[in-house]
Amino acid sequence: MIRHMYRLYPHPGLLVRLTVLHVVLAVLQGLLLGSLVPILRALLRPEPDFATATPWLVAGGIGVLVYWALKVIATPVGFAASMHLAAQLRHHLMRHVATLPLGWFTGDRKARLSRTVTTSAGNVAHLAATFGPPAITGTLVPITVVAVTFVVDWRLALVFLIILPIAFLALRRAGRITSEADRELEEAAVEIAGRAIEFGQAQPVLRAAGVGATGSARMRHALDDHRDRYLRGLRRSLFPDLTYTGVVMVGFVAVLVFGAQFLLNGSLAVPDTVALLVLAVRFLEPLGTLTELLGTLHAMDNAISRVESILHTPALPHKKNAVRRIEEASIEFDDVTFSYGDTPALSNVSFVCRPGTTTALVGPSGSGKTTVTRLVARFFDVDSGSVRVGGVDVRDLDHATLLGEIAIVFQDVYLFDTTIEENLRLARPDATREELEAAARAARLDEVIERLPDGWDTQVGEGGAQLSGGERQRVSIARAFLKRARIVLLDEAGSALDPENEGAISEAIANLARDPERTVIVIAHRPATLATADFVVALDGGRVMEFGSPVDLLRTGGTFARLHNQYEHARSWHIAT
Ligand SMILES: Nc1ncnc2c1ncn2[C@@H]1O[C@H](COP(=O)(O)OP(=O)(O)OP(=O)(O)O)[C@@H](O)[C@H]1O
Repeated sequence: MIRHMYRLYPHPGLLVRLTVLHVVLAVLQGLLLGSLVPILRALLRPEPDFATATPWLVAGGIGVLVYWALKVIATPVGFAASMHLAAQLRHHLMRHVATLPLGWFTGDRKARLSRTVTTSAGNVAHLAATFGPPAITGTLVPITVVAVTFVVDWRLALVFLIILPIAFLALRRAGRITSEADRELEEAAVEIAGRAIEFGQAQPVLRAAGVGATGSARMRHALDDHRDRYLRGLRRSLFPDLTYTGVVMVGFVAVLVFGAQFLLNGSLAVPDTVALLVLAVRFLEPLGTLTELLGTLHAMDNAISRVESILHTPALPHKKNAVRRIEEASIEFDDVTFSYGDTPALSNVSFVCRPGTTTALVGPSGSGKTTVTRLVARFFDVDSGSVRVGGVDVRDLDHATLLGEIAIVFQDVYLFDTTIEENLRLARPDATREELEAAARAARLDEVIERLPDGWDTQVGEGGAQLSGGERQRVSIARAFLKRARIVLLDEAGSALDPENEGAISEAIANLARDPERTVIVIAHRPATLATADFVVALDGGRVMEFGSPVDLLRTGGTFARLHNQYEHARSWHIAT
């Protein structure tokens, strides 16, 4: 565990100093107790021998002073170290997470990441600095006491030596059970975190069903499961904990019985007996505290495993001599096959998108449209075949270069809780006012900004809540203009937009496509977008069923013509008033 903990920290120097400090404290404590023996031998006699006792008393006094001085500085040093180590670990984690493939960030993993960065990283650092030291003391003091006892009376040292492994065996068993219980509890806590996020997001649906406060069965189930696992863990660890405490108590009684026996038969002097009893107390007391620490130490071990499991997630493979520039922004799928684990998503997909063109992806739900856009941005690597951008396999392209070329406009755009201007500037922090305004005009965002009370300085709220879905998409399209992205991957809003937003977004997409250097791929849900696309890729079951211009495909009357008719049909519906 200690080795694992050290490996987590890029700069473990602080941890090394802290550990050394506590090792010194533990050994010093054992030796100070040992110095009682010559002192008591010299003083507990009819005529005390002060000449022999004085050097030991002086050495013991200095030792006590040093011990307390170190003890006093150890506490603040421990807390400061805990803060530094937590910050160091969190930075380390975030740096690593930033290198993971974007496809890694599923809902469950985001919940796990959030708990690991906040709770687990904090615990690992806090425990290392505050619970590690008593654990060192609890182990090293009894070992030092045994060594000192050997010098005084080998028979009682043997009694200690017999107790020690039995106590550690009992402790290990209790530890294993506590650790399993803690792991189960953490799984349940992650489940609660995930369900809590879901519960928040699903509030509109739950409230519409009239069950906003109590409605999530999954949430209730997660809470009940957490409680059950906690109680089960308590019940399971009760017996091993009692066994360990029993071993320590029996050990103490054994030392008393043997000590009294040796005293009565005259093989142990009174001063030695008194000193050995003090040593016995200091031998058994830290062992007793170990069981209390045990749960915490195992929680620490599990927290270390959780941090490690994220740190060991392989980063996106990165080539040393990766290509850092592409001439043009063409996109080519060459016999691409891809699965999410066991779920096949794309099979032998091939098509080409040239700069200056817009390609619409159409197909029924689950046909693989989103996956195509994810593979262009290298959220995942393909199983076979190749995705090329500007003629270069995306695996050979520097990832930052690739993402620098791409703007992604999701269906549900996330905006940061700041002003519209700051949200746009994310795409290019040094953009001039003219550039910002030109991007807003091209995305038809200018008219939205004019309507807002504080114009460019309007706060958009958490996630962009002050704006409608269509308006948020316009912000995202404006970012694509500002970034001068040569590739735009756009997932048109599937749900109905009001006519104003629908018209504005169609025009914004047409504006994007006007740049002869830009390649646009749009997951199209509206006939207007399909009509303006240069090419259509019709997918079904992860395969390309048709590829060609919309006019040609309508004429051939295949998958695309069928979908187009469905879209048109859906559009002609209206609610009678
Ligand atoms: N993260 C994921 N993990 C596992 N399977 C996934 C994941 N994302 C998509 N899939 C599966 O891959 C297949 C293709 O999904 P994809 O999202 O690409 O389809 P789509 O055409 O975009 O669907 P929709 O129009 O409903 O968004 C589906 O069977 C889907 O269930």
